[in-house]
Amino acid sequence: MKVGIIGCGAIANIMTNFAVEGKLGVDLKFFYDKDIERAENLALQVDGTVVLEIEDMLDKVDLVIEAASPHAVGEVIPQVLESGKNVLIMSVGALMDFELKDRLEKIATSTGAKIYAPSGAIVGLDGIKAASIGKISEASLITRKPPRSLGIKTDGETILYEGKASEAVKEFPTNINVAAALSIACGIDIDVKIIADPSVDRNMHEVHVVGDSGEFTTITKNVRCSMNPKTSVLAAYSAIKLLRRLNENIIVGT
Ligand SMILES: NC(=O)C1=CN([C@@H]2O[C@H](COP(=O)(O)OP(=O)(O)OC[C@H]3O[C@@H](n4cnc5c(N)ncnc54)[C@H](O)[C@@H]3O)[C@@H](O)[C@H]2O)C=CC1
Ligand SMILES: O=C([O-])CC(=O)C(=O)O
Repeated sequence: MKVGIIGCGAIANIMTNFAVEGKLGVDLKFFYDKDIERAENLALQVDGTVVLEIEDMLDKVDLVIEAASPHAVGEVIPQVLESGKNVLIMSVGALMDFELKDRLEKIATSTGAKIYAPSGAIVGLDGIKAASIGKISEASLITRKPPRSLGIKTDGETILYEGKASEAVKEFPTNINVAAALSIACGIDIDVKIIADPSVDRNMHEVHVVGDSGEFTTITKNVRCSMNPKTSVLAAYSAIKLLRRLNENIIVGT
């Protein structure tokens, strides 16, 4: 399967390293970034091609990975889906704009394209998807990151946000995509708290869900990407696992 990527930052770097080792599960060949040097650096590593416009890769790929920004989802994903190509979206926060989500779903339905959104930087999405078959009555996320990950300086623990996921993704568009994935999986606008905590060196996400099937809490303590401390390594790995799964014959996990 031939693949192109939009956004050549931290996540794309990890994916490209796997591609270099032949461990990505797909053939990563096309690179697009508004910063062309970033695209060139990655393309060089896999003998790939830099494109200056998205359409330049569309007739040559089966799937396009978005690893750029929530804004990029509205900007470029409609045309990818219109061409009938599948997409893997990392900036899931963009899908909390329900008009955009509906529009993308309608295009995908009409062209037969698929929209994949990996679990990203959290664990427990499998259980939540199962629980959503019944009724989920409560779902919350507490995200705790080192202040540097959140782009601030503080000496003490500071609550930066408390409210619904739909607002969190607007205020912290590149830090809380996980809240969108959880909300979409639960089918409710979940409760979110974002804390800057100088005493931690991991990006941490605590998820609590209550439903008619029971109750569970998951805690993820993520190693941060060296290239972008906002982003957890697990987010890139979740996308790589999803890509590999496209070719697997036995699927374990919901
Ligand atoms: N689903 C999840 O759990 C997670 C999602 N993310 C999201 O994934 C995306 C990528 O993350 P990183 O690789 O850490 O970001 P990054 O900031 O390291 O790299 C993003 C790259 O995309 C490029 N870019 C941004 N907007 C663009 C556009 N409109 N067109 C073309 N290129 C564009 C930038 O120049 C940069 O090179 C971000 O939106 C981030 O918030 C990050 C972590 C977890
Ligand atoms: O990588 C993480 O820990 C979470 C993150 O930035 C996001 O959800 O946007």
